[in-house]
Amino acid sequence: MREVLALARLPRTALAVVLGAVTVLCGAALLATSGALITGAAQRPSSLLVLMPLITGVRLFGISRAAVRYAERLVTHDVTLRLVARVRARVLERLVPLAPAALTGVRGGELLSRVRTDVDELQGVVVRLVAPAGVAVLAGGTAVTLTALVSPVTAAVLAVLLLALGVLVPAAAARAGRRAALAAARADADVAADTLDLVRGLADHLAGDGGATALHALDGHLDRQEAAERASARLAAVTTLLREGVPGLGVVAALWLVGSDVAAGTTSPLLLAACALGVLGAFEAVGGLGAAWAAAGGIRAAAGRVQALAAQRPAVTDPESPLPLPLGSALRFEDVTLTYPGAGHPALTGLDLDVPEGAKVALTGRSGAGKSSALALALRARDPDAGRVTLGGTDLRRLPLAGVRSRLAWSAQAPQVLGGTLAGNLRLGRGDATDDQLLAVLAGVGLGGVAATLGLDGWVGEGGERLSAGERARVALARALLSRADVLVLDEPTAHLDAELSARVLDLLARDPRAVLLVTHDGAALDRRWQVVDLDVRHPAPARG
Ligand SMILES: Nc1ncnc2c1ncn2[C@@H]1O[C@H](COP(=O)(O)OP(=O)(O)OP(=O)(O)O)[C@@H](O)[C@H]1O
Repeated sequence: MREVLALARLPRTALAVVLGAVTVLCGAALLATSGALITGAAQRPSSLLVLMPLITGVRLFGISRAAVRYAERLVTHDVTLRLVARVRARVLERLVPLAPAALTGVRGGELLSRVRTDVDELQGVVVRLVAPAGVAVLAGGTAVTLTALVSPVTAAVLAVLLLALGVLVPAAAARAGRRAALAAARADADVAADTLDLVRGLADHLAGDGGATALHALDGHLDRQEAAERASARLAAVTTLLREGVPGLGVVAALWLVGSDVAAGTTSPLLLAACALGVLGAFEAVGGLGAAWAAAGGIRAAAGRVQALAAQRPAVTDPESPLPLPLGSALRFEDVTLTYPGAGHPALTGLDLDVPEGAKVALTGRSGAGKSSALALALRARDPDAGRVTLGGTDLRRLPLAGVRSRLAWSAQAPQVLGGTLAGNLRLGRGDATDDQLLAVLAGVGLGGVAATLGLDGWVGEGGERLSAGERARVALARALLSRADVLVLDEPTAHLDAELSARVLDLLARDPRAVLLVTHDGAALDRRWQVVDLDVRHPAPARG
């Protein structure tokens, strides 16, 4: 929460609070001058010398209240929108290094909810919490100070009532509201469950005691439900009564206290009406605190959830003093072992593998043999528990992460095609690729027909849904082929393709001058140009039972 507040720029937030307080004070001043004007006009003979400044005051406060409120809304929205942008960017900055390894335990829906709903909730921190609290302190304090100039005792009463209405009533209402909501939720759940049981087992109930026991139990839950609803309604009524009644108490106190001074001849009668109505207007200062108390819990909880996610440690981090990227790009696994957190057995044990520059290496093996895990280590999505993976002879852990990933192009087992154009998806591989280059690579992977019908600027649908699974896989492959990487790391690039297309793609890859490390289940489709590494031979299946 503190971090979110730090992202809201202080000067603008302070301006929003000041403008909010001025709006409230203009409203109170409008009421006060109007009261004084009516009293002055009723006096005989009325003095124009007294009435003119009051008339001017009414006009001034009436117009400025609207103008300042407008400015306050502009500034508050500006602060909020800037805050949303900053919070979103900060959360995503923290999430990106976690992907993919440290996010595997988080369900996608939960992640989306944290990034969207929770971050949206956090945007309310200024408008729903900071601004109402600041306005209450600033406008309430000023109103009490101004009242003290007329009647210190009235000012003291006003201060106590503002505190009661701004702090005690909302805090007590929020507490009692939580209890009532919990009781109502429990009773609702019991009523729903009992009703369902009764309907489902109607025949059994009728055959037993005619349903009397079940109906008796349901009656009990219905009574509890009604009691909970009554409690909520009572609470709402009491809160409304206090919200409306406390300002009335303030007005009565002002009339009584200032009235005594007027009767004693120590205060002008004009000030009696001004003070009483000014006190009434001052209660607007704490008007936003009820909602602020109610919102505080949700905002705090959202901040906690986002914080917990952002506090996760990335599986891999940049080295403190990275070495320069090596000139060579030979990949080498040296006695590599990897065990996933919480897994019963290692995914890879003592793997030695060489992928010299330009080599074509295919990993095969049963499902779960560790093929994708080996690729994850090559891409440094994870680090090995023992042994090392080197690029051009240097341990990947000593190299800058972004540098390593710029040297390797990746196509996943379930590749992501984004909701955008065909060209946009391909240019993720190489931002400056020309249309001719895109068309050439598409033709190479057998997508010339798709390029002709859809067009480079054609919309591929949400998640590429306008393409078949095999076409999506080839878009991802084309993206990798377009990149300037030295090593292509491909997880089952031919999985969805028929034999003819598969042979064509494998031939294309075999002719590529760059090194290719791929995973396949179809070792038989590979010709002599490929070095086949069977992980089953190197890593026999763990003993069962
Ligand atoms: N994120 C993970 N957390 C825990 N265990 C994992 C994780 N990813 C993979 N594993 C486990 O590691 C082992 C190797 O998985 P991997 O995905 O590397 O196998 P694979 O050979 O690529 O399998 P497939 O051919 O089915 O894709 C499996 O036992 C798998 O259950």
